[in-house]
Amino acid sequence: MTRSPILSVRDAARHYQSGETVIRALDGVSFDVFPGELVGIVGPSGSGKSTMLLIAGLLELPTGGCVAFEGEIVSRPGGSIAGLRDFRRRKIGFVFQKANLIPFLTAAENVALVLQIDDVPAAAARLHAERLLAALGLGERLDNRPARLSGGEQQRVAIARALANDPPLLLADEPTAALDSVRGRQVMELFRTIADVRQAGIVVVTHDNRSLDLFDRLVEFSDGRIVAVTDNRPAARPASRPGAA
Ligand SMILES: Nc1ncnc2c1ncn2[C@@H]1O[C@H](COP(=O)(O)OP(=O)(O)OP(=O)(O)O)[C@@H](O)[C@H]1O
Repeated sequence: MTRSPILSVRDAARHYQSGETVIRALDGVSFDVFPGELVGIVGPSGSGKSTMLLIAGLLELPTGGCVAFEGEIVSRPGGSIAGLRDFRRRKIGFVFQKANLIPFLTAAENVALVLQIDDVPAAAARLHAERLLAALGLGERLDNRPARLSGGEQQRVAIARALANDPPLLLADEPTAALDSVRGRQVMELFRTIADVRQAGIVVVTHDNRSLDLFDRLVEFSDGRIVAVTDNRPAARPASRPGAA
């Protein structure tokens, strides 16, 4: 691949001091994410996957190494997390295990809110939210509040919200953990389509090995380190891809 990476994590470490002991949650991790790539982070509980997402997502600073976006180092030890807030909002969309939608807002309002916070006028934000939700198969659910949506639908609204300002990088921490296998598969196929169509780089931490075929690359963690990287590009995947998002 000749394009340059969206995200480069270089020799990143995150050590926590716990009394006399140092917990090496992340211990010298390097990898890149390119536009259009869907990268899976796998590994046993406690291996550092969530910590890696916090560091890559600029929610925590590394205690060693650095994180670069589009070739520019943005996060390193001693930096300022507060100073990264605006950059993070523009460049990274987050999806978590729970959709965490605002319960008294409709699906469209939940998505539009992100844009309005970014000073997009209400009518334009609403239109963009409607289009995005329709593209994610929720055109009939625009005015439903979260309680009237299934878990899979709620998660799709959360994905729409994460995509609303078109970030080049999407980070997801176990986004299918609360879903049954059919809905979990649908959500993972949606990530695949978003990577293909929008050319976003997507990193998904997952314990769900039923959708591993959709990933371009699987990065396996153990004890805060990368112990294996499996290239899983198209030849290994079924030829048919889901439709456009
Ligand atoms: N804030 C913290 N303070 C101290 N130790 C921490 C902190 N955050 C994480 N750890 C430790 O770092 C290690 C890695 O944790 P992390 O949550 O990144 O693992 P994980 O692979 O995401 O696990 P799981 O699959 O269970 O979510 C664990 O031993 C954890 O207890």
